[in-house]
Amino acid sequence: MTANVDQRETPGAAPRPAVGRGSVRTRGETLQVSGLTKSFLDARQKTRAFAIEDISFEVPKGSFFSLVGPSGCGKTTTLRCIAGLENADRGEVRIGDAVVFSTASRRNLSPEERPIALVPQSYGIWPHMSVYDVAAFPFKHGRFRRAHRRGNRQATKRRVMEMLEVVGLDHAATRWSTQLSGGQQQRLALARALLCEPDLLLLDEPLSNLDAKLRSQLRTELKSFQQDFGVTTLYVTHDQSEALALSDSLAVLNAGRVEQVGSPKAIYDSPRSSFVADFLGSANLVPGTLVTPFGDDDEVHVRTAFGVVRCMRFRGEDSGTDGTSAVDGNVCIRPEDIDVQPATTGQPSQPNALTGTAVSVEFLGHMQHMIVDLSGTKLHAYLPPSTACRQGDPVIVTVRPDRALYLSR
Ligand SMILES: Nc1ncnc2c1ncn2[C@@H]1O[C@H](COP(=O)(O)OP(=O)(O)OP(=O)(O)O)[C@@H](O)[C@H]1O
Repeated sequence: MTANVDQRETPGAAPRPAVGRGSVRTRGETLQVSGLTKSFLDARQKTRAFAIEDISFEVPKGSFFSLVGPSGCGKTTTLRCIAGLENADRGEVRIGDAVVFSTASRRNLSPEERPIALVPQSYGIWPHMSVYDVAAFPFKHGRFRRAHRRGNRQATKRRVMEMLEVVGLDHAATRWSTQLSGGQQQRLALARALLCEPDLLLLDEPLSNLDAKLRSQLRTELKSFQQDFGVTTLYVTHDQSEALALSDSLAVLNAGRVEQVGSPKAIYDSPRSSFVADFLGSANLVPGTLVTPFGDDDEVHVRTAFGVVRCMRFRGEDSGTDGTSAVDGNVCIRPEDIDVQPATTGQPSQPNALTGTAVSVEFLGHMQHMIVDLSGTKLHAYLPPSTACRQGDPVIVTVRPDRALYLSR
């Protein structure tokens, strides 16, 4: 895909022109999705299966929101229902003050009538057109068609060329679109979408066809375009690091349902369930049984295979409810929240200090990745490069009670 990578795609290349709005204006409106449900007929079993069920979330005006989750959890179906490419069975979609879909009021605007631009996974770049013609497509075939026909060709040309300059493709305007590299095609698709001046930009895994290096560079560019144009953006990805890096807020989907909504930091620090903890970032999930609540209400005692651990119950920013009240759950410990020191004489006295063995030590330059064995349970720890433990050493492992979380399985 990226054989023709040009200078602009090389980290450290000559600076690009400053991104500017030019004459393109996007308003950016709030998106509200309520109770969206969609089932498909399983032809073989002759039954209907839910692709998404009761999906609700809000994307504030001008913000970047991601739908993230494993393959088949319903991300694309949600996006297509919002775009009007699928008819939901139930629910409502509102963009700003406009209801574009509602089963209650029997309203269902066609995709063309919705103030939306969609960049699909394949970019939707047509091979028989020049780069300029692809970017100018909304003016010839979209909502701006009449203005274009009224003799506004000079203004149209100026806007298209300004946008191509913003995405670094003005020099390639006369080339065939197929002569562009993968990264350039992605930028062209984005330019065409922004020229629609949408209230809502929908992006369906737009970086997934690119190699890792280019993906990371383009995600930074994508975020800066989004901020510069102030367009409300809904981004679909199965890549948790992309969702964490780009989003103002995100929804984690699991089997067609919203598992948790919040800012990347809030969800990372306080996952509601073991699924969310495991999907976003790395987590040690240690099976345990609730013993008794300890001290203040938020702290509990959990019996695990390596002893009793003091940890917190889940307290989300969006509700005061516990992640679980079940007796059997998991203790979630992020690898960076574990401290490992060489074992010294005597038993450690701090809470959650346990003796174990370093079974694997990898030096990664900026950190050490260590696996420690605690009575048969293996925990992953990310430690400062200076940590002085070698493979086979006896160690003391410490986890602060406020950095361990008791979650549903
Ligand atoms: N047209 C369809 N007919 C039947 N089932 C469908 C159809 N579209 C989606 N599904 C089913 O709905 C569920 C959700 O699919 P969807 O494509 O929304 O998931 P996704 O999270 O976007 O997955 P991926 O990351 O793999 O693209 C899946 O079980 C899928 O098989």
